[in-house]
Amino acid sequence: MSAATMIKVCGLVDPTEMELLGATGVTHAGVWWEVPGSSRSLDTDGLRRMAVPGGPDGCLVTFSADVEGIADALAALGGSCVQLHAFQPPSAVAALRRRVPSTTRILKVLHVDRGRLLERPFVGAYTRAGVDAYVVDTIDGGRIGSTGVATDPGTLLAIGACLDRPFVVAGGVDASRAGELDAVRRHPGWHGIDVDSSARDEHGALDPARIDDLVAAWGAGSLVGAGAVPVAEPAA
Ligand SMILES: O=C(O)c1ccccc1NCC(=O)[C@H](O)[C@H](O)COP(=O)(O)O
Repeated sequence: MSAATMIKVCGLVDPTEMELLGATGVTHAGVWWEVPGSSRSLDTDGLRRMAVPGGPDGCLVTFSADVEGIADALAALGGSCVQLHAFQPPSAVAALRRRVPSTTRILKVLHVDRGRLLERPFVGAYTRAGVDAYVVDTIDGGRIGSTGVATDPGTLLAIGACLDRPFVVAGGVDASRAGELDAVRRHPGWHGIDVDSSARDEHGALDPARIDDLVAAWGAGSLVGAGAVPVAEPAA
């Protein structure tokens, strides 16, 4: 069981970025694979280069539903979790659960479009399929991922109430929002944040000062009594 708050920074492409994050309180690095059209999406050799000693845990972020491909990519990255970021169905989650080691955590992204949780009817099926935690992220027009668009606290609380696994909040999260989301952070399902835009400078490079601010605002100990319920053990 792990009750640690997840502080995940997404879209890393270079081993030096893993080293940079290793010197912060960031717990997970999102590394993209099979994200069509993205210059940050790595091939297998690129994933292998990201396995840096002392770096944060690697999290494979993908649009793919190819279970064999995901298992191979995860092995190349040496990551502890996989984030299914597209609209992969519960059957793909179940197949992945059977295929990867029981210690691998499966995160399923749930998409919020103008306040509406698109996968609401399928949450039960995803949980039964073996999701360990959800990532609640925003859609902006046709854009999925790294939108920089925030979901309001009331909507997040309503979403948290219908989830039966821990949840990570993504979409427009920055250091300044920790206070605004205080009630969400006290929800028993609270499990942390997933960030891209606000961890970067105006040129798109990871910004150590901004990352330090994020960790100080959201990291373990930043809120006494924060939720962080134990993450469910994957089914054997
Ligand atoms: O950023 C993308 O284009 C992207 C594409 C495909 C899969 C995931 C992608 N981003 C992933 C993330 O998990 C981001 O951290 C998350 O969407 C939050 O982004 P931001 O609102 O910029 O903090």
